[in-house]
Amino acid sequence: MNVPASSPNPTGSGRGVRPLLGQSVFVTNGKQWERQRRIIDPALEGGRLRETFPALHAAGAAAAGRIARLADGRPFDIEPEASHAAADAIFRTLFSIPIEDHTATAVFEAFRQHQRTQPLLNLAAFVPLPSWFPRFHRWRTLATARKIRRLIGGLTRDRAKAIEEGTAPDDLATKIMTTRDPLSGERFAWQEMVDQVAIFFLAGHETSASALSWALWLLAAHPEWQDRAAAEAMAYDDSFAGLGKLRVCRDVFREALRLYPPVPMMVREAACPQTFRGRAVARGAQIVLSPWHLHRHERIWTEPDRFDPGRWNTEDGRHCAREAYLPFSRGPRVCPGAGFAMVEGPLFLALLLRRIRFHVDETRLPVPVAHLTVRGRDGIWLRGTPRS
Ligand code: HEM
Repeated sequence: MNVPASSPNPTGSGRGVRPLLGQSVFVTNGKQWERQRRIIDPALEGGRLRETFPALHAAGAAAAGRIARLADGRPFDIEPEASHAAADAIFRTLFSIPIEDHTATAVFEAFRQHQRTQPLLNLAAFVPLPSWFPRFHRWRTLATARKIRRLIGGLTRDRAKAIEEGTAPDDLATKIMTTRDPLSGERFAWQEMVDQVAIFFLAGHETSASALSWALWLLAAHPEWQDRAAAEAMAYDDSFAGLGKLRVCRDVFREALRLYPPVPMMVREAACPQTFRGRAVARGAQIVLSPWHLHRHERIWTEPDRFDPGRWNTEDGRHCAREAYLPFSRGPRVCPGAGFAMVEGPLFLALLLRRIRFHVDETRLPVPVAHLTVRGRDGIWLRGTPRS
C-alpha cells in the first residue's frame, strides 16, 4: 500500500498547526515540499545514523538514569519520562545540546504549555475544515507558538553563524543547513530552517515518546517477553554495530508500533477524480487512512489484538508487514525519521531494561486515546524495580 505524493497532505489547512510549523515539510505540498525533502532526507539516511548514534546513546543512558531513580516499586507515569527522553534525543542529535541546556529546557517547557492551550495535540487541529469555517487561534496558542519559534530561531541563527565561521559541530542541524538541493543548488535560509526544526521537534519527540511508553507497558504486561528482551540487553555492547543483535527489542518495538501506532490516522486529499476499491473518489475528497484499524484487521493479521513480537519472524508476519503495516506511512511522503526512530526505540528499550524491571500497575490500566499521537487517557502508569 502506497500513499502517493501527488495526493496532497491537507494538514496546512488544519487550524492548529500554522502558527507553530510555518512552511515546514509537514504542511507544504507540491514543488516546495519536494525541494524540502531533497534537502532533509540525506541527513537522516542510514549511513548518517551512525554519526548520530553517540548523541542518541547519551540521551538513552540519561533517561535510564532518571527512570532508575523512580524504580522504587511505587507507581509512576511513564509518558512524561518518555517525552523527556525523546525531546532530549532530538536536542542532542539536532543541536548537540542536552535537554538540561537552558534553551532546550525552555523549548520543551514551551511545547508543553502550547499543548495545554489545546489545538495542537487534538486531532481536530489536523483535520481540514470547510473554507467557510472561521479560523482562529486562541491568543495563548499564538503566544506559545511565537515563544517556541523565537527560541528555535535563536538556536538556528547561532548555528548559521557558526557554520559561516567554520566552528559548527557535525550534527543534524549542520548537516541539514549545509546540504544543497541537488536540483537548484539552494540551501535552507535560516527562517525556513526554523520551520523544519519545529516539525522535527514535534514529529520526532511526540511519536517516539508514545511508542516507547506503549512498548514499556506491553513489556510490563508480558514478563516472559520482558525477560527475553532484558537478557539480550545485558549482552549488548553499547555500539552502533551491536544494535543488529537487539532482535527481541526491535521486534517488541515493531509490535508496539503495530498495536499502538503513534500516528493513528492520516489525511490525504484526492488530487484528481479516481476509483478506490471500487468506489468513486471525487477531486478534493478527504481520505482518512487509519493505521490503527489496518494493524488490527482480523482478515489480515493472525490474532491481531495479541501482543506477539514473534510474529515478525514468521512468513505470515513478514507478509502482513509488507501489505498492512504503516506506522511511518508509505510512499514518497513516508516519515523521513523512520530509520532514526527504529534505532532510537530498540536502543532506549535495551538501555532501560538493563537497569529496570517494569511491572503493570493493576489499579490503573491505560486507556488509549487518539490525540495528535496515541496516548493514555490518564497517562500510562507502571511500577519499576531495580534489576540486579
Ligand atoms: C516512532 C516514531 C515515529 C513515528 C511512528 C512517525 C510517524 C510518522 C508518520 C505516520 C508520518 C506521516 C504523517 C502524514 O503523512 O500525515 C510522519 C511524518 C514525518 N515525520 Fe515521523 N514518525 C516518527 C519519528 C520521527 C522522527 C524521529 C523524526 C525526525 C527526526 C520524524 C520526522 C517526520 C517529518 C519531518 C514528517 C513529515 C514528512 C512529510 O510530510 O514529508 N518522525 N511520521
